[in-house]
Amino acid sequence: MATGRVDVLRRRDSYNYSKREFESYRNGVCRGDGVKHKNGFHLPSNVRNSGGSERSSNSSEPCSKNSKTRKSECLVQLPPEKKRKFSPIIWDREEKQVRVSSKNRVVPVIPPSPAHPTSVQNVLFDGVVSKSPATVVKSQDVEVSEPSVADCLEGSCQSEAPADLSTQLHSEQSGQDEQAKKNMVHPPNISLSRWASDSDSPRAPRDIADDPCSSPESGEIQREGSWGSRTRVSSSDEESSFETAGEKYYGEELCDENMNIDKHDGNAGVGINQLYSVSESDSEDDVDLPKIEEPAVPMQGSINMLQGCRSVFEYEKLNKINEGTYGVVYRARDKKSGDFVALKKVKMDVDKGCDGFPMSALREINILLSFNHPSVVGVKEVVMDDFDGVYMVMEYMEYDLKGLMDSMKQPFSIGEVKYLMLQLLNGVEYLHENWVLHRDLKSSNLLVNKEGELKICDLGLSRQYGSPLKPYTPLVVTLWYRAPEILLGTKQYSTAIDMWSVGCIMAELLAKDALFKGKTEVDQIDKIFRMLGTPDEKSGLSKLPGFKVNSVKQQCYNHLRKKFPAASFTGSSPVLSESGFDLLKRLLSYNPAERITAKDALNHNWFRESPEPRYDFKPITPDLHSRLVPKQQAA
Ligand SMILES: Nc1ncnc2c1ncn2[C@@H]1O[C@H](COP(=O)(O)OP(=O)(O)OP(=O)(O)O)[C@@H](O)[C@H]1O
Repeated sequence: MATGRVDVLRRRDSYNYSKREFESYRNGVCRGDGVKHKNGFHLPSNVRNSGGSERSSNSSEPCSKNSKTRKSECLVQLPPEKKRKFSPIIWDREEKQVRVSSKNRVVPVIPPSPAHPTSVQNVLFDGVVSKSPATVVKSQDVEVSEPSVADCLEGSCQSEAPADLSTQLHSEQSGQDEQAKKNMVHPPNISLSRWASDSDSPRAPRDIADDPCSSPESGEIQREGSWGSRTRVSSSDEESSFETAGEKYYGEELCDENMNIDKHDGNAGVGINQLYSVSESDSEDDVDLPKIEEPAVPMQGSINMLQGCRSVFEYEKLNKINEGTYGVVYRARDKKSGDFVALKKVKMDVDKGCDGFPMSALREINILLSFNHPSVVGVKEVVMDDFDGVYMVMEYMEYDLKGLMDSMKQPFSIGEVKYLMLQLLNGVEYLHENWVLHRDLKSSNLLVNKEGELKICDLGLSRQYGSPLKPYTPLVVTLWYRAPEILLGTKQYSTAIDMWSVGCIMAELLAKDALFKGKTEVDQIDKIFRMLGTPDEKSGLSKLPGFKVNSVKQQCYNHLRKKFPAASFTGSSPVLSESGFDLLKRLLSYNPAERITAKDALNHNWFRESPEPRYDFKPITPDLHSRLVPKQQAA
């Protein structure tokens, strides 16, 4: 049907958008030739009159695959893509650990990279020791126990790095090594990270037996209704240290120091990870990863370390929103601006020893601070309370998709699903373009605000990927959304695992119910096979260790089509057109190599056929609001 059709195909570098941006377009901001669509899409003139017939809705090929000429016809002018704020951090490494001071805190020492010795220098000396005399923090307060940084550099401690690299680094840095020993950073007023060697798997059990953490620094001590404050020695910006329980803290001073480092490197915004020397280079990954544009100046959303870490007291706590595995999320108000924010308090007692900062939180903070996309939740800053509790200050989103669906009587309309899917795919495409796998996409990790904007949250399990693929942990992705290759034991996976989750989410949006609700991994794979059929040889799954020949035999995708029929007279099943079903099938393709990418999915015909995406979707319902805001606080 030609009327009301919206061509959502867009130029590769210009399809990141939000409805707000659509609206600014709607209000007259548009570029290029052609006609501006009422919903903000700018349709090239050669497309607007093409009608639906020439590109029939039966054509399930994504535009980009149809033909080159067709592709050029499909271009839509949209707002400029928002760029990632700075280079990604690479986490995939083994870290050495150095115990510092009597508190048994552990500082990671990152093996040098052969590819970028200079960057190794920066990593080591940015994160572990200060760079200049101006940033030295009272070295006499720090006692380095064995093995020391220098020992590791000399290869006398156990090291993952080849000996020659250590030697190379040592010869290049010999002068600085001595300085390094002297200038060891004092532990900041948040616990230093315990970088377990199996850093890939935040949810995997960790062996902490050899980490006799004795210091109760969890930051979980918190009085109900407060931010966990204790007597503040100083509330002024000038005073940068305070004493508690016989120990001296240099929180703000340290923040300042690390902010300095950020400023030097143009890596503003990674305050926490700089403190912990988050690995900036990787001997393998660096070779393969693309060079990503570095900004000349600190970007929006970064922490200005010269101002120090702000306190959580800048915010008024309103109510607890939710609690996940890795954090408790509160709704709060910025005392100065009056803006609502969400504060995610990092749980200090998961996926780590007892004294460290969780790897999952580091990853999440690092990625979210560096990312800037309308479909990825924005982190404004990181703040702390007086008990070393660390909070991510995020933009406040009224709903999560799961909660929203639970409270709805009817499933979303097709137009609403399209709009939500477009936003989801845009966010996923942005993550993948920036070499990040989310690894935990599910409806409860998709937030929606009252404007109907969808944003991906919870990047605690996300990680950067490179090429060639490395073995990763299989303990990722919540069971219901987990790709079959992971369930069957593959250790090398890539962006396709997120696309499988997107397929599960699309089905859930259509049916208002999760697609595969397995109770165990075996049950999950069984449910998938029953619905989609038994994978054949070509899928590649049959070679995986978990695949059993006696797995249930089903014909491919028949049951899925029954669940999402092209027409329904009873209204009991969600109706899905040929084109929509094609997209769903491609998202749920068994073969990861054949599974549709986010980029191609964005170009799928389903988004162009009627009904058009509901850009005016707004999920405000009184019952939802009262459910999310407890009565006493709403009053
Ligand atoms: N910015 C936000 N605005 C409003 N609510 C939020 C926000 N971020 C998170 N939430 C709510 O808190 C819940 C938990 O957040 P999040 O998923 O980040 O925590 P987690 O501990 O990593 O969870 P999980 O157990 O899923 O890993 C979300 O499902 C959502 O309901």
